Amino acid sequence: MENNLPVNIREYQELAKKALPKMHYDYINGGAEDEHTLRDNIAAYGRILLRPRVLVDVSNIDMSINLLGYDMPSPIIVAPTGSHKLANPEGEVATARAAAACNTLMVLSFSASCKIEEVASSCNAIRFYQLYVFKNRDISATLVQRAESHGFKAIVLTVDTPMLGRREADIRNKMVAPANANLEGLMPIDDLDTTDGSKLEKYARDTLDPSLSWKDVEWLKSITSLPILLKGIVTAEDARKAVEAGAAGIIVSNHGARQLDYAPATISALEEVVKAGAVRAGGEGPGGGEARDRDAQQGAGAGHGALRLPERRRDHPGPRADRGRPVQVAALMSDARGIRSTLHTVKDTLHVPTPASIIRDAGSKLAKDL
Ligand SMILES: Cc1cc2nc3c(=O)[nH]c(=O)nc-3n(C[C@H](O)[C@H](O)[C@H](O)COP(=O)(O)O)c2cc1C
Repeated sequence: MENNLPVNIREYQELAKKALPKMHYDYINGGAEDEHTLRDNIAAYGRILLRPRVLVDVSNIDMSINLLGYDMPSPIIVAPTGSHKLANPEGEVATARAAAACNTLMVLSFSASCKIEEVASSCNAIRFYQLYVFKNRDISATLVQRAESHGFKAIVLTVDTPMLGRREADIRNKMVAPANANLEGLMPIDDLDTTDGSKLEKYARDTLDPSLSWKDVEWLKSITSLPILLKGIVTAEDARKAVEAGAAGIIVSNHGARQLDYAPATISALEEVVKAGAVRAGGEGPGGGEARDRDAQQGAGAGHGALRLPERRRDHPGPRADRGRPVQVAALMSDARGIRSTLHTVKDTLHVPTPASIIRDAGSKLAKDL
């Protein structure tokens, strides 16, 4: 049965396009406005070439990393993406089981379709919890406390979403915000009526706190003892501020090009952030609309500690325009096999030609070669 699985992420993405309702496929694959950054997230990887060095002993390839004190066999972790039940009836529980089976880490999205408690009890994957800050701070605080008391190991504060990016496909499709299971009992979750446009956008406008600023990192520190990572940083200036604010790590990210169009491709921003001296152990690198499984390898060379699972997109104009978000498209398999196989595929691609020493020193040595 395993043999019948798609062999690369592109094939999962093709299956997803056939299987998902257009509204949901577009939601997963779309970017903001002209989708310039969406395309550049892919194209930028094409500008990074690998310099193969030969006659190096590759009999013992060790890709393991330690992230915030947690050992993992490879630098691939699962990024937070909302609403996994759009692709799989088990939702984030399936994703968490797949992450556990691959001994990797999963970041559970604030916009998850499964409850924090369900995901926590479903498996022993290392879990971080991703946070959006609501106008009603009590709601966000309650969720942080629930995550902390259910064994989540860090809070990932997404800092690039004071309001939702203008995702035109969602507006056209009148995208309905899928119910956020974790808000049950905290606020009405089904009553999100609008007459026009993206209901997701309206929901975000009603709930997200657009006044969120650096001082709120202090607020977050005051309500949790967990380490805090800031996700969505693409400039040296903000990387330095994040360090000053006491972040335990930075996630270099343009949110899969779903927020600010014409922002730099995530992989292009990485060097600047690394040079700011901010990304060290605990810092996390981009997944960033990556064009192919191998992009994990190119990213590793560009100097970061961990790779969130890349995206890929195909039916877009422009160079090698693959579309899709691998975990969610792979979640279409009826159990966690698709996600597991996707994680393995990316890992295998990273594994093949890269000597252990290069992978291990990815943060510094190989960056110079690139
Ligand atoms: C369908 C979808 C939903 C997403 N939902 C979230 C979310 O709820 N929270 C979040 O912080 N990021 C979310 N993201 C962004 C991803 O975590 C990740 O940043 C992106 O897919 C990879 O691009 P990057 O390398 O620029 O980060 C979502 C991305 C996609 C494709």
